[in-house]
Amino acid sequence: MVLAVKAENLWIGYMDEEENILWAVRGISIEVLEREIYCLVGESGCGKSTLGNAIVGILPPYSVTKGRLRVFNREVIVEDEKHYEEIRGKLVTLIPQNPGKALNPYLTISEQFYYVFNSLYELNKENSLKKARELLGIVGLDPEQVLDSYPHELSGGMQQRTAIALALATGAKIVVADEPTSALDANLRLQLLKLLLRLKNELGLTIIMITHDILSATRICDRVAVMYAGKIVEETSTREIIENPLHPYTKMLFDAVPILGVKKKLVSYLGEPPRPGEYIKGCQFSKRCPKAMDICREKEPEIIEINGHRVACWLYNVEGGEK
Ligand SMILES: Nc1ncnc2c1ncn2[C@@H]1O[C@H](COP(=O)(O)OP(=O)(O)OP(=O)(O)O)[C@@H](O)[C@H]1O
Repeated sequence: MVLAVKAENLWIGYMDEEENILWAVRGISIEVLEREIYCLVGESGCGKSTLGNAIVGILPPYSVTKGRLRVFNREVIVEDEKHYEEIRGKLVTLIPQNPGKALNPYLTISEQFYYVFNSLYELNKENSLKKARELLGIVGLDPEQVLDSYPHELSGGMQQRTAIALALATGAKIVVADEPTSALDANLRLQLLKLLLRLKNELGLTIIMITHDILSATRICDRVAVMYAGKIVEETSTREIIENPLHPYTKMLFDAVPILGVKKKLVSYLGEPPRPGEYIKGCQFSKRCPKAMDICREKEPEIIEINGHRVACWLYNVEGGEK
């Protein structure tokens, strides 16, 4: 199996004006396989986009890194050095949260395709148009309806699909989709998830999907990683996370959403995850965790693997003593 992305003890922080580093990603190790849909799920501020931006190569200049990040066979982060020259926009691309913002409001869609194709592959207008038609067709749009339009003339769903087609125009094999469904209604959300699945199958893409919505995650992803306060707290196959979630935080995410065909009382979860700079001693979830023990308030648990299911929680760690 080919690894598309490998992070080893990766730390990513932002330097503030006083030169303090606020760590948004804290010691993450993950392996994303080629042609899988891997989902990063968690509440706002847990570091999902920071990790996604590191994979795409769009961290701001004042970001600080430690550890390693590899994209296919290229080391893109080695401790505090970043090397994105060969991959940014070529091997990896981003489907952004808000397509309206990603599309240039002053150019028609065909001009935007020409810009990408010409700057990356020096295509002329005719060939660029031909390729654009193909890609728009793949994402389920009628090229004739879209090519001469400005972004504001398209519906939200059409803008999203156009943004996906433009992202694919780079020829990238890894796509980071950051909250791709957040601006869409339920029907369009489902259609978009199906489209991502189809693109993975038809174009052999590797997709890293970032979402706060655990249900969207389970709809199309092969594996799910749950993030909390800059760390992965649980990672396993989608089936396993639905049938046997281990971490109390993952259970809380599931308790808060309705599941089709299952009658249950929805529980809203209290409190908020800590922000960088507000990290507490011990497990970062301990303040909100109904199962917190003394050790949870003392020491942060390492992630351990139990039959291919990774979890960072003292309930499952022998050192913690309960199970
Ligand atoms: N460019 C930046 N400069 C400074 N701090 C940042 C920057 N981007 C993110 N952060 C901070 O890093 C932390 C993690 O943010 P990040 O956007 O990665 O989380 P997230 O889980 O994707 O949340 P959201 O869904 O709200 O985007 C937050 O506290 C955020 O304020």
